[in-house]
Amino acid sequence: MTSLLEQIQSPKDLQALNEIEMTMLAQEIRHFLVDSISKTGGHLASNLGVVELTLALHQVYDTFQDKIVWDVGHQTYVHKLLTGRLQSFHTLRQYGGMSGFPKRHESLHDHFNTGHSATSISAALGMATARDLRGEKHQIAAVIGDGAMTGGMAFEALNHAGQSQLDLTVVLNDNKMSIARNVGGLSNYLTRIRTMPVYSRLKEDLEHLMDHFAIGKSFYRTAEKAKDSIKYFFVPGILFEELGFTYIGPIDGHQIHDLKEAFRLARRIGGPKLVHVMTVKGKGYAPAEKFPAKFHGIGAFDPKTGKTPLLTQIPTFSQIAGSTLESLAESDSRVVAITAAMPDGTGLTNFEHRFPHRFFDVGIAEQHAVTFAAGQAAAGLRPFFAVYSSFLQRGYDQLIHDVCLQDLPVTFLVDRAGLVGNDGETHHGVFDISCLSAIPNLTILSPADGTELADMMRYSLELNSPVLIRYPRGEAHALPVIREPIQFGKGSVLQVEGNDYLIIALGTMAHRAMEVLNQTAANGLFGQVINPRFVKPLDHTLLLRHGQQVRQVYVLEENQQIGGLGRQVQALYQENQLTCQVHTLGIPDNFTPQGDMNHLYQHLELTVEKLVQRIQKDSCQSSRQPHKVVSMNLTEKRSYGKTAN
Ligand SMILES: Cc1ncc(C[n+]2csc(CCOP(=O)(O)OP(=O)(O)O)c2C)c(N)n1
Ligand SMILES: CC(=O)[C@@H](O)[C@H](O)COP(=O)(O)O
Ligand SMILES: [Mg+2]
Repeated sequence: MTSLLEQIQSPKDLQALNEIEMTMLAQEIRHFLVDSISKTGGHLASNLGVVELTLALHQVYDTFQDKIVWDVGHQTYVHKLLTGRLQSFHTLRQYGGMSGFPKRHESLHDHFNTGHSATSISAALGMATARDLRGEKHQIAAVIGDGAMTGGMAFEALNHAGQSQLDLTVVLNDNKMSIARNVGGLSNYLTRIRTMPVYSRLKEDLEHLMDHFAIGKSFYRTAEKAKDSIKYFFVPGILFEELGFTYIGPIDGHQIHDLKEAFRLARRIGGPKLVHVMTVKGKGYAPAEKFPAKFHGIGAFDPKTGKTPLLTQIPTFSQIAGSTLESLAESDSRVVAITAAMPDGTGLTNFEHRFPHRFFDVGIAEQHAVTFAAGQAAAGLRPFFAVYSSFLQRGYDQLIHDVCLQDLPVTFLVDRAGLVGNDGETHHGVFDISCLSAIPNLTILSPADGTELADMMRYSLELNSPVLIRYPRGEAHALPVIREPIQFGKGSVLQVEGNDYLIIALGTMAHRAMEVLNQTAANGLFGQVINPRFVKPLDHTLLLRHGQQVRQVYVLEENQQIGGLGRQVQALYQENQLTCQVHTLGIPDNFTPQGDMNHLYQHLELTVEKLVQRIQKDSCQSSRQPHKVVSMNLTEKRSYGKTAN
């Protein structure tokens, strides 16, 4: 017998289901999600929490016409199942497979691509203006979590939407969780609303009245106004009401009937409305309900127990960043740590336990975090802001205007720099070098392994200016080399076997480069490998000295080629009239898709095998041409990166 889920080919098929069948379908979906994600990995807990919410949305809104914008989009698996993607679900987040986020090219029911937080209300409001200007008639809803609601953009959009009075529904999915426990005044406010049953009823009475008389919002507002000023203290959602929204809620987000009632009401009322829905993250799967942060984004696991395979003993870069910061905080009372809602991902959880007063989770508010750090630095602290590369994009102007222009000593621990794998193009951290290299006063470093990361973090305290250290997702394998201490603007020569070619390998690309060196040596081709350590300032002396010895130079980096390290090396060699050919082996001018790292390196032709082939081919070609060695003036001027007194 086919399951109910298998019978749903399109959201239209939901209309035939009664409430009991809908409840059965919810159960089937939960089983399916746990089973399927236990194999592929993915964002399990958030999706388990929105099963009924998504079912109710698809029964009330017709996404062939109406538009739903999902904030972040990590919670759209149920939506995907209901919109014809059951069969491809096993390819979730895989190379060439279904995305873990909404994608307009994937389905006509995905109305806006997301991945980063707090964009949904802005996008939905934009759509509402388009609808009205084009004379169209459809509903638009933004579904945003309480975590995403801590992002500044969400407030900017609420502010605009409230004033515009355009017809728009914001569904606030409140589960008291971001990835970690949600933080902030708004989160506290939402919790207070949850605990106001008497006044919720008062509000329900008003809604009932309105329903009964089938009259509009103006009556509803007048009725509300008739209540005396006590309402300012007691009517739930007054904050949103005062911004110009009609507040509906709080609604039990696991009761399909109640949800549908609320959405139907929202459809009928004009103007902006906010439906406040309370859900449980991980709902229906005990391990995920108990550990929602662990099951927020998880790899393969045992569905019976919720246990994940034992991890290797190799620490990740994030763990090393966290433990190094703890040791720096022990010896320097000025050191403080900041996260924008990513304490686990950036390795700061233990720091929080050990130094609760020196740890700041600001919510999903990267731009605020950057200026907040600037304020701390201006007032004598030494803040370390640990942030994923792609999320730091949110704080670009703040980095220039608030940190670097004032030359303030903030250290940015830029995690997930480079390709991140299955999250795909919204999350690859491949723009930071291109975006940030142009900013004066900023020193940019990239460690090849965990020891170098710790050294660089310690070193950043010696500088009295902004420092950014970029490192990738995952394990920090040790590079078996003799260590030199970090010196300002100095790279390090990892190996010289001959003059056939030079690889300048940024960060962990050094491992790959060393392997390439070994393999080409076995075929009689002998090269050199440099770890530049500093992207800014670049070690011109070292790079020129080695560049003039070879015909071919390969710059390996996990960053876009445009504006990347490779282009800087190219310019340096050109300015100094070196005759070597520079190959910039970064990421071409495309968005890199999702997939496991092996597939992605193959996609970008950055596997050891491909690199070896390429070097051998170039060598054959260039050996036919004479090689000129050019003499040059190696004087450099640097004025930033001043040492602290
Ligand atoms: C700009 C940005 N910063 C950080 C993140 C990482 N992130 C993804 S989901 C999430 C928590 C979202 O919480 P919420 O919106 O409440 O959704 P829930 O997972 O609770 O359903 C965070 C911090 C992100 N996607 N975008
Ligand atoms: C949806 C989102 O933005 C995060 O949950 C992200 O997927 C976390 O990535 P990591 O697994 O690299 O921490
Ligand atoms: Mg939440």
